[in-house]
Amino acid sequence: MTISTADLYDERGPELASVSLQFRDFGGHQSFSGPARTVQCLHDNALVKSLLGTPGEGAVLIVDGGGSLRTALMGDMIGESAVHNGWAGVIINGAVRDSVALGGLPLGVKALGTNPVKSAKDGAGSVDGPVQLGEVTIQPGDMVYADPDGILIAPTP
Ligand SMILES: O=C([O-])CC(=O)C(=O)O
Repeated sequence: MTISTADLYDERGPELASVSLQFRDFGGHQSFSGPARTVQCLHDNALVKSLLGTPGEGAVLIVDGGGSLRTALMGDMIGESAVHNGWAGVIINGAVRDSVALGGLPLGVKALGTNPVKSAKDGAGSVDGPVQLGEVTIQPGDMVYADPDGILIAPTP
């Protein structure tokens, strides 16, 4: 089923939070949805890599990279691992690299931009805490609906 966030908003607007930060689509899937998992990290993508190497069961990983574009938090290898492990998508408040290859993967990928510089691999950061995308707070388990118009979050009741 292809998500239309505009139609969803018309049906369920009051229950949904819309992320007004502007992301670009880099993945082969531009419409995707699933329950949120979260990572918070800055210039270090070891936690992103390890989480996307575990079963995603259709989840969308929200990565709070502090909005920094100084290093890429995901590239095509991590993207391929996410596909193999059944993740629906990855939304990164930060940068990706290998953007052309990411476009060939059956995965939703939204990020602010690109940078060929890789991230550290020390494991700094945290997994499955609340993260903030602009004015919207996302908790693990919240439903995420994304398409080229934006990102809607339905909090878990
Ligand atoms: O390993 C990294 O830091 C990101 C990357 O290049 C990839 O996923 O291919």
